[in-house]
Amino acid sequence: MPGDLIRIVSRNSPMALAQVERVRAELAVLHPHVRTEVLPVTTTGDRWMGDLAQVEGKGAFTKEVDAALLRGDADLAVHCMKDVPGDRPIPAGTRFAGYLKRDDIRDALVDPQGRTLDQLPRGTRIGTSSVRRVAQLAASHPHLECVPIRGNANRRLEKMAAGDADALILAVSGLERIGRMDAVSEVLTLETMLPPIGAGVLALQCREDDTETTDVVSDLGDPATHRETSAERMLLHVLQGHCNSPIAGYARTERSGELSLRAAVFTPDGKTVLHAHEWAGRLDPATLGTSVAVALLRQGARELIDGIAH
Ligand SMILES: NCc1[nH]cc(CCC(=O)O)c1CC(=O)O
Repeated sequence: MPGDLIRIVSRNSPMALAQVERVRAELAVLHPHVRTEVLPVTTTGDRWMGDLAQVEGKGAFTKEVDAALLRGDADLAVHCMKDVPGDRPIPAGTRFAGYLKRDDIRDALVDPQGRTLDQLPRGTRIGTSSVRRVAQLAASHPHLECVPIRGNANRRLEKMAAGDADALILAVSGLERIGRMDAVSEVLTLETMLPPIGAGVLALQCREDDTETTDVVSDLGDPATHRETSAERMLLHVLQGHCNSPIAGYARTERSGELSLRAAVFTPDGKTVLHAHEWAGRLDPATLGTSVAVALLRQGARELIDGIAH
């Protein structure tokens, strides 16, 4: 690869393309001589509108992007960390060169009538296919009904407008990226809706042997986001969470600089919630992730995770 051109591969959804624009803008500041090209690809996850578990789970959003990187059609892949499978290693021959500074990690309610979650009447149909969101809504608002909805965020907003759902739960960061914060009726607290592992984190993935691109893009990496992501990903790895796992959790860099990791595992009906929260102290981020995962396993997390078909 000539050192002055970086070809970036990404999903072709409006959200993914906005993510690439952020990478290009940050690169333009730090490395103004580097030119970029964008290679948008459609993934299985974008095409398939059924249950994700039937198309190899979350890898459905990353497989084609990874393949283009490994083939050498592109030099850099930009992934939502939340969509990168946690129960298997990242594709051999690739590595993460860095993680951009984390965006908002919270979920939001999108209600066309502008109500909050507490104001929604019994039977309101909330469009979400996420077991994590379904379980937490069942726990806090059992009188609401969740209906499956798939497609990228723009498509979900269209489907809601067409009557497929009365309201949606979507990530704040995603809505910011597609310029639709106007649709948000309530940003949910972390108490109501604990975010998924990797929420709001964009990962920069390179070929392992491409030290040139790795060196350039690693300058975009944010150290605090890296620590938080390391802790969260190790938690997911130890729990062997799959695409259909009701696992939530987030690591936070406290004002003291110390890392803390909070996580929960649910049954889909929200009736059982396992919870753990630990501070790193002298532990490195990955060991903190392991420790919190073990704390959840001691409470029976394995049975909850394996109890769900995937
Ligand atoms: N499942 C799709 C997806 N992957 C990442 C985000 C949000 C952005 C992020 O957390 O990086 C979204 C949309 C959503 O869940 O509302």
